[in-house]
Amino acid sequence: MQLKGLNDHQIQAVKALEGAVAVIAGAGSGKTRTLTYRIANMIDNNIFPSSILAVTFTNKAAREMKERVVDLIGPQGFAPMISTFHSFCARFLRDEIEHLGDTYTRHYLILDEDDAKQVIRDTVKELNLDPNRYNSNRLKDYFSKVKNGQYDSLEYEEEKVFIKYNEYLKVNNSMDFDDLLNYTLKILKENKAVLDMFQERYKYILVDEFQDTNIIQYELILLLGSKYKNVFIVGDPDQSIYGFRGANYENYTFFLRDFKPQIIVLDQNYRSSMHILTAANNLISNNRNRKTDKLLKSDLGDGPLVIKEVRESDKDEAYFVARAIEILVHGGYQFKDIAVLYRSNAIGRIFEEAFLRYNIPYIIYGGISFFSRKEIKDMLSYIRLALFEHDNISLKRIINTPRRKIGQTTISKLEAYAAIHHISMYEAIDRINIGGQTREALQSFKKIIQVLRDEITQIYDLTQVVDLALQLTGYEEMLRLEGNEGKDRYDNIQELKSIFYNGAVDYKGTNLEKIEQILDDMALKTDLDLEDDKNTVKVATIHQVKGLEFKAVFMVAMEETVFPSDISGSFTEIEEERRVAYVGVTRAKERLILSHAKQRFRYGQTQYNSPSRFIEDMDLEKNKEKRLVVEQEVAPEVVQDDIHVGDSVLHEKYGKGVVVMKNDEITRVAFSIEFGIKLFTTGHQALKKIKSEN
Ligand SMILES: Nc1ncnc2c1ncn2[C@@H]1O[C@H](COP(=O)(O)OP(=O)(O)OP(=O)(O)O)[C@@H](O)[C@H]1O
Ligand SMILES: [Mg+2]
Repeated sequence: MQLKGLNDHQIQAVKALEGAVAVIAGAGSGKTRTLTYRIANMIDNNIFPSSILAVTFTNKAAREMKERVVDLIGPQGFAPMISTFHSFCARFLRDEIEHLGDTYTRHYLILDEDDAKQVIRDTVKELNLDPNRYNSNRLKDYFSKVKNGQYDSLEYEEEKVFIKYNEYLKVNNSMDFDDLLNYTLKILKENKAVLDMFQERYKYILVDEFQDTNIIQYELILLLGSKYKNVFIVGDPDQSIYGFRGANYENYTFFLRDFKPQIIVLDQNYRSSMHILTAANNLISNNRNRKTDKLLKSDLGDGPLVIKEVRESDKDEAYFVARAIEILVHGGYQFKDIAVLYRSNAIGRIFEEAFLRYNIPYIIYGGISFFSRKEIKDMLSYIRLALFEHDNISLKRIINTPRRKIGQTTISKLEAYAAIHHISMYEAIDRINIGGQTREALQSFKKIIQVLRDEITQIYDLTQVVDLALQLTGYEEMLRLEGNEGKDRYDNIQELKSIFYNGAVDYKGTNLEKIEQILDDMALKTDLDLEDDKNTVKVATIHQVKGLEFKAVFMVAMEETVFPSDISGSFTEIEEERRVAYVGVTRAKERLILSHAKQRFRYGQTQYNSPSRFIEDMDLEKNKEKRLVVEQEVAPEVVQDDIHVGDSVLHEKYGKGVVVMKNDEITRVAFSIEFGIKLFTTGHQALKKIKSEN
């Protein structure tokens, strides 16, 4: 294989086929690229492709890596197992779960965060505890910490909830995300034969973003890799940002001890121009607790200066960003080249409002995720129940959606009956003693599920699963009666089809086997995996975009109490926040714009925050180009249709407007006060010129 596009150190890492290797290097130095090339090069050197296991942090990263390997060496690149820790474990458990010797079966259900919290809420209620005091968000977080070894004690009542929660999961053949890792580890630890088999299967292991592995994940790597010791890790201690979830930088020390790796350092940054890197270097040099004090350097030239912008209010800031994005786009950027990043989820909302006004296409991560929308979960619950009738959690979701006159009392009775007789709620429908109309309602529900199952096993085209679940269940009819909102929800459900379509291509086996894999994937997915190809601005927390890069990055709400967050007080916490900021800064390739507002509406009141200390840490003293982005309008250029600046136009929804600016790409139209100014791509069908009379 040609190793073009790699420097000497990278080549050294790529060529080290056997033995343990640690690549420790700063942001944008090509760690992920090196790891990807290494997989390709291994296969090129006749290492058996399916003996390679590569773990990454997000599904998106895994998919990109797969595509890259296939680009490099062709279809053989599909064979290695490239996935997240969670997907790997989910798959492992489908085959090996019987070794738990527990009640679990291979058709166990993966509960996402929302489902898990719902179970916690139900449990709190059942135990007659105060739901405010025993808040499900907080408890979920605690339970997670207990499960991944960060906490070892809970207070008395919490412990009771914890025990009951886990019992419920077990009885219902279901697991939360932490269980996936823990049970995998348990099986590998307790079953020599299984461990042997997997050590033989995956002789080569590669791990991206090693700095964010937690102790359980490290133990997995250790177990699987300890026989052949062909473990290749890449990481950057300065980007370790999951300490709050138990990611433990000590893992690196353990890795040195356990694997005695060859250490390769990369010091050339290929992502960012020099002004951005200087800001990043300055920023991180304020952390005292660092493993190295490496500086990033780049050959990409100085590039534009880093911009620092202050606005009166959070709203002004959002509008500043919207205008600046318009201008970048006029200047040749695409929306997808741009990211708006912040420290915590709640900040995103206000940008949404501004972007809607400015017609800026965006996708916001961490809002209501596509996969946690009610209509999506309902559809998936129908499909799951049709496949696995013992799935009580799915059954409870949809037994009365659309309404079938099956009330809460009936559902509780069913649940109790099922629990006492150790059968599923679905089976309980036939056996429980309920009369009259309710009995009929239950029977016709059961009939729906049966028909759905029969149909699913027979269809040829898996995307039909979605139509079947919509039509047979009365769900489509229900949405139709909901008017506009129903239409949106219907459209969301249609999006599911592409997922089933892709799954049908990716997986082998019977319909049922394929669908089960698809459902697993979906349970582990986030929005990041979804709107990939669309030309949209990404609006996200910094945590959500690690490993990614964008031409232009806005870091917004750079204010004390927001970033660093007011819940981080200790020295180590502040240093972790600074690493988060460092990850943000180093996502930018060409432009970095930092902004903050003097006033911000937060927690139901107006706050007055001073600029984040991290701005000062970046030492942007020499920066005089503050207003550059906003003021540098690009002059109107060639015209592609007969609409000109000053013309009146008509739009179906916004009514009459006047063209106020136009260039090759963008036509900007002022409509009535109600709608304001909107952007269109030049030549857009929706704009009709109103012919002037003279
Ligand atoms: N030798 C090289 N020549 C040219 N471009 C390179 C080289 N190595 C990496 N790149 C490019 O530099 C950018 C950063 O690479 P990559 O994402 O692999 O870095 P990283 O170290 O994984 O960053 P992070 O720490 O943010 O995960 C990518 O666009 C990549 O294609
Ligand atoms: Mg990377």
